[in-house]
Amino acid sequence: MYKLTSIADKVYYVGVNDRQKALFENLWPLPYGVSYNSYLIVDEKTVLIDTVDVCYSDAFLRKIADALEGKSLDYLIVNHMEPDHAGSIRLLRQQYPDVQIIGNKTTFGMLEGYHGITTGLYEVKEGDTLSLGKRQLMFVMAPMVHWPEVMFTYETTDKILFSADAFGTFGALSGAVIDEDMNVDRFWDEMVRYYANIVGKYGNPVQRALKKLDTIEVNTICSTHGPVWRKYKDKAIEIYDKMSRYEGEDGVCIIYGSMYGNTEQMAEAIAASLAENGVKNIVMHNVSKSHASNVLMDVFKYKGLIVGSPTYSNALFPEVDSILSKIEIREVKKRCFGYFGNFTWSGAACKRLAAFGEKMNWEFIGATAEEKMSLKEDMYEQCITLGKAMANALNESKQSI
Ligand SMILES: Cc1cc2nc3c(=O)[nH]c(=O)nc-3n(C[C@H](O)[C@H](O)[C@H](O)COP(=O)(O)O)c2cc1C
Repeated sequence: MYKLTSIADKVYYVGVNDRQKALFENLWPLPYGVSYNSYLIVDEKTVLIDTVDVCYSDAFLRKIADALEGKSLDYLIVNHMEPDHAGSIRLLRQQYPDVQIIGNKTTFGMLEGYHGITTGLYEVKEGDTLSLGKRQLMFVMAPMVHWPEVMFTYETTDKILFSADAFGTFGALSGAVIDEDMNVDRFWDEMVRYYANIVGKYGNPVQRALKKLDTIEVNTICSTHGPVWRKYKDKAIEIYDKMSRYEGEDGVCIIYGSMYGNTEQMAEAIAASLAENGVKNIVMHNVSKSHASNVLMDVFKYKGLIVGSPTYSNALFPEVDSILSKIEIREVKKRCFGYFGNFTWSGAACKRLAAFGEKMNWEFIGATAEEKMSLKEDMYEQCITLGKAMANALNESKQSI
């Protein structure tokens, strides 16, 4: 019944789209939905690579049965045990009791923990190969991208990399599956947002995985979320490379909290000064309104970061504190950092922001502004100086590249 997209001869896309879930991981908004990608190779042996969220197992199992055309399923490769991909394993085993499950040692501990499955396992290690008949698979371990058991599966004939969550994006697939068959424009920001929200902490493991890929020729990347990358595979790799090295683009993300508008006025003055001094990419996030998911995306995107907060109960404004903790967890590096604040009787916000920048080992741009109550002329000028200092710091960092 299903017209399945072929990635290569008898390599089928059998994934599903989720346009129902509001929040991925019950945390991150999904305005364009998300896809759970799974792939089936039909050769002398048949092999499925990853499954889908259990909520979509019915359509998923029907697609697999269609593609198999009465053949049995010999292998399931589990590249990643996170439940959005491993959720249908138990049901798949019920449908295909003889399927051998391929994974590494760490995979199998999780397989038992989540699904109680301890039999019919086929353990693989770095560089192991598996012949399917005409096609051959090779296994590449990619631990902590972004779970410990993660591995990639490489098909050697058509040079297809099944990359688990690496190179994945938010956003459901609207009809087409392969990048060359669709307009991919809106997926790039969704890739950065996915990376910043989900993978962000694990820059070093991503770099280690990318180094391994240097030695393998890849024509097509089949991730577990978003488009299959072929035409734009180099761009997808470049984005992952840049983000995992925490290389921000030329631009500034201003994050601020404000109850009564005084801190906000300072943010506006700083932004105007940045623009006046030639900075083209400026994004402003009022933390009480912008979702942390989008704020993190822009923190990963841009080299410049300016944070402003009122003093609140002798501490930072709670929502500013909350976003800073999310940035800290992701160990964001190499930012040009500025800060500003507002208070009424005893300022604490700027001290806290300064300490945060030091803890993160960021480059302080050398100017700050802290106002007592409403914004007055001298502190307005200080905001202008702060914007200029950031513009200069960005110019210097461009020259040092
Ligand atoms: C609940 C609450 C707690 C506050 N705590 C402090 C404080 O500990 N120290 C201080 O100097 N000002 C404190 N303030 C005053 C604010 O920092 C001040 O009103 C500031 O101008 C608010 O900036 P905004 O206009 O951007 O919201 C507090 C205000 C509120 C509403």
